[in-house]
Amino acid sequence: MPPVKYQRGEMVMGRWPGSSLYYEVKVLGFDSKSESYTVIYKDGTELELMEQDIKSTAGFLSRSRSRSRSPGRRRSGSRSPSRTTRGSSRKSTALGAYFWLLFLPAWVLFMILQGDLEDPSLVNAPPPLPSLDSLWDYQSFGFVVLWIVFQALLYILPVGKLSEGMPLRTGERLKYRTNGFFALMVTALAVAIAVHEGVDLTYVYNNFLQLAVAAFLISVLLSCYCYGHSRNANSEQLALGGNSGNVAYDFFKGRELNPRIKNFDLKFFCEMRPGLIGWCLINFAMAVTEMKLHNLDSPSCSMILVNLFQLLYVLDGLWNEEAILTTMDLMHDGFGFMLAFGDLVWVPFTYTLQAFYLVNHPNPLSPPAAAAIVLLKLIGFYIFRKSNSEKNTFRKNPSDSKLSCMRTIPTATGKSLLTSGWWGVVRHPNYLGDLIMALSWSLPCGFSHILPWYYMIYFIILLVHRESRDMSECKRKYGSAWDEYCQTVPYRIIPWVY
Ligand SMILES: NC(=O)C1=CN([C@@H]2O[C@H](COP(=O)(O)OP(=O)(O)OC[C@H]3O[C@@H](n4cnc5c(N)ncnc54)[C@H](OP(=O)(O)O)[C@@H]3O)[C@@H](O)[C@H]2O)C=CC1
Ligand SMILES: CC(C)CCC[C@@H](C)[C@H]1CC=C2C3=C(CC[C@@]21C)[C@@]1(C)CC[C@H](O)C[C@@H]1CC3
Repeated sequence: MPPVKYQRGEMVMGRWPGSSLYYEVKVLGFDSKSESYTVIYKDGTELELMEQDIKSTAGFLSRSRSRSRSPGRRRSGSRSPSRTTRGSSRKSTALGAYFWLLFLPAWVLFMILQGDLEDPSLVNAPPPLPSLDSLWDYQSFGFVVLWIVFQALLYILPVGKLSEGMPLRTGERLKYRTNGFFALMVTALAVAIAVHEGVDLTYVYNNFLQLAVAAFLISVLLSCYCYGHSRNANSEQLALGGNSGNVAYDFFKGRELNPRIKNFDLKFFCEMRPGLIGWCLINFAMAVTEMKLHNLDSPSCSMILVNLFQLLYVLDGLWNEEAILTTMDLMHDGFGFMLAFGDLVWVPFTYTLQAFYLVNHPNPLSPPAAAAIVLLKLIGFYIFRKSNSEKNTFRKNPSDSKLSCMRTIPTATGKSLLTSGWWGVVRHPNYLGDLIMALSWSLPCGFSHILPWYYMIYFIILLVHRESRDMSECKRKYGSAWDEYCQTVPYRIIPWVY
């Protein structure tokens, strides 16, 4: 048994689980079975920490700096905190990973095939499977590669701000080129020129499945690359959740937090560029196809609303690109199949299903109905933007004069929690706004089929799951202060309902 490094009663620096921040803690004891220390924080929170999450107070600063550069850093094979605690549940997490690895691509295939049917109900029996031959198309693959390369070139252009990410466990802050809005503008110009030169965007509609398959293959290759890349990462570069030792699970969740090729950040790029901008391009292509197929002078009102609403969402995301650096995905999640597939396939090929559906299933809207839907979208957008901005401004500068009248709860980490404004209404007002917007994206498609409502259903599940994941993270981070926040703000997403 290794000797116990820190003694009972000793004051040391302990890392808050799930964060890169260290606080002074007192060692209460050591459990040789789990090889963990029980420590107590100044606010009275007691936690179990592994040795690598503890540093001696004296050498804390110098050590954290030198360790990040030391050639003798622990390799990925070393035991991580998550590894020791997950042993018993490894089998079920591996089964879960196999399930998702198979289910997610199959589900996308199913929905795209449904979209082509006259009666595209999600509760229908699966349509006949197309032949393997018809799924693969060199040209589609080439277009997807070209698209990603084009977006990558725009990303590396030295245009726009270099923003700093949140501090990593080493204390280091990575730099990100936040020029997404510029990339969208250049792309729009390039698409306009291409259309003017005779490029036929109906290709996207006619080869939707082949394009999705191409994007899927690229996401698999990318995930394999990231998995291989993570074998050379040291323990501080690994995400806490994707390092279980089970290949399927780690491949799915992603082992490395920020895989990079030089300064090119794969996770940030994939989350913000090819999929998100591709979503707008595909929507636009669906509007063009609708006009051509039905000999219209302009797209239908429903198609225009879906296009404009979702474009506004993407524009907003890219305009506020820096704010992405504080999201859960960027701060805590590894980059593996789940995010690579989510960014490159799920977003562009399922978030566009409403526009895809409308091409062959027109849904005329009366002016009052259209006006009501626009109003709903604006309400949702207002809540989403206001609440996200409140939190981002507060996190960037808690003493910002715009927030001087806000009530807050201090926490032991030094950060506070907002308890007035939107964050005093529910614990996730940004999710509330996002859900209202999702509703306004489905409404223009009417109620005849469930397919255009798929996004709404999926989004409720995603956000409820995300909310509970964030709850446990915050509980671990903020301890008793989080309990107080939950008492002050009892509802999670929808006031008086949930
Ligand atoms: N369209 C899509 O597919 C998706 C969209 N989204 C959207 O992306 C955005 C980001 O979402 P996500 O990363 O999940 O989560 P949030 O942006 O809501 O971030 C949650 C974090 O906010 C901080 N926080 C929580 N409560 C408070 C408070 N009272 N005061 C101050 N800070 C607080 C905590 O972090 P800390 O204290 O450490 O700062 C918490 O971990 C959301 O608007 C969401 O709707 C998300 C997923 C999918
Ligand atoms: C494949 C899985 C079932 C789910 C994958 C989830 C991902 C598609 C989403 C996880 C978090 C996301 C965020 C966004 C897009 C979807 C994913 C990648 C935004 C970038 C959308 C625009 C917003 O302004 C910010 C969002 C951050 C989170």
